[in-house]
Amino acid sequence: MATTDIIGRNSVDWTAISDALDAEGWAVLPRLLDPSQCRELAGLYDAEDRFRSHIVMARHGFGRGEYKYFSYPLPGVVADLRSSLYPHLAPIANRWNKTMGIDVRFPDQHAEFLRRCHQAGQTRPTPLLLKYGPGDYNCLHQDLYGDHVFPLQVAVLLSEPSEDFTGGEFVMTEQRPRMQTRPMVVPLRRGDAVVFAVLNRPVMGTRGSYRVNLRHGVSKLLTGRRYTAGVIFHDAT
Ligand SMILES: O=C(O)CCC(=O)C(=O)O
Ligand SMILES: [Fe+2]
Repeated sequence: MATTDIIGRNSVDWTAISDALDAEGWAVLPRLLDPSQCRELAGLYDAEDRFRSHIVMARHGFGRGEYKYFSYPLPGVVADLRSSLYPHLAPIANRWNKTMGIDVRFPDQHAEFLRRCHQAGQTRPTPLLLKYGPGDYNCLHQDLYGDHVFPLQVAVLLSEPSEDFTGGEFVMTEQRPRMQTRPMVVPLRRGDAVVFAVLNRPVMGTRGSYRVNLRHGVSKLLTGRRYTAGVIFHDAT
């Protein structure tokens, strides 16, 4: 996989991303969006007509803070990210599934994968905007919305750490069979995206590969406001 442009501006070294995903279960795509794109996307949060639902996390025991799922049609930048990132991630997803002995394979293009989701009744869009204020956090979780799961997802940080907010780090845990859980903190700046495993990934051991279970979340925000855009490739029931 060569270096390519995503949404026409940023070069991504997909070989390095693929290697990092294999090693850690996550990788940073630096400066995927520029500051004005970040501002514009975060600015949509109050545009009620762009969203299909609004979740107040404390009401569900998900943490503290809130998020909204976009409705179709998605904002242009979100739709572009979804369709332009997917073809680079599908080969990694297919390789992981093969290694883990999972029979499911993913098509080359996102539109084709969405057809599979929609035919199975997973028709509702999953891309979302999240908003956190002081004291807010997002409990460790996995974004599963039905039987069809694309095993990688992306989150773009839309606010600038230290300037717009403090605390509020993107964290992941990796639960390994018969071993203690590994914590990870993903360093992000505004406009950076993290691509990460939704549920499982293969890890190479001395006697072949084994499967680990991953979760992601956000540590408590201390000050300010933090916005994120989540890009999930499967749709929801
Ligand atoms: O706010 C974050 O960084 C995490 C967002 C999240 O859970 C997601 O995009 O699925
Ligand atoms: Fe999530």
